[in-house]
Amino acid sequence: MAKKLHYFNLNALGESIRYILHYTKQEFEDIRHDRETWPKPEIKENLPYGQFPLYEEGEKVLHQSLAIAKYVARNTDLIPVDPWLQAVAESTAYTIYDFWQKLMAYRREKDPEKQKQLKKELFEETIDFFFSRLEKQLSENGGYFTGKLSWAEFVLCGIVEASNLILDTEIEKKYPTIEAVIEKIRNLPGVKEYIASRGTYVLPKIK
Ligand SMILES: N[C@@H](CCC(=O)N[C@@H](CS)C(=O)NCC(=O)O)C(=O)O
Repeated sequence: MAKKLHYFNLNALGESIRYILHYTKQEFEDIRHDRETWPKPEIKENLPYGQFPLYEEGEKVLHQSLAIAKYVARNTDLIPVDPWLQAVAESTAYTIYDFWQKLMAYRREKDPEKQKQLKKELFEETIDFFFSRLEKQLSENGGYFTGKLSWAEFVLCGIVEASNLILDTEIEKKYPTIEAVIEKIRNLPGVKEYIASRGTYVLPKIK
């Protein structure tokens, strides 16, 4: 069945899905929409909730990036066998997205003074709040959130890369276990070749 992933030509919420699809050697059409010319009403109005990413399999469509990431990881070793560990992987992915929401609040803030304050909070509190805990979870479980590589580490990698682009930083540098697992994902077969072939991402303007 034909698989298609629609997202912007950007890392953010789509890249972990692309990484999982490449690592698990699933053929898919990587459809990239232009963020700079978005919104295109003729496309947006036909999306279930007006947003990307959107995943198609034959006639079926799925939205919500975490649901898509988990779905494309099914039937692979990226889903823990143990139901408890499946839930731990999922709760970790939601936690990583809690951080992303805080980052988005900063990115979308239109008032320059408020945005400056939000950036200060991110660098002085929020980043360390989340990433020191994620680091601890990884280091207590052999370098992975659930004891072995799962889809949650792919979500981490996608969000860290996108956050670095937004904040012009390298969050992982202060967290050695996070840095190691990101490096591991970036060098996985399929992912490594994809990264080498993709272009460089440029941060779109906020409208
Ligand atoms: N909770 C959704 C959020 C999706 C979302 O925020 N998509 C953004 C891009 S990252 C989007 O499509 N923005 C364009 C718009 O809203 O028109 C998910 O995880 O998939």
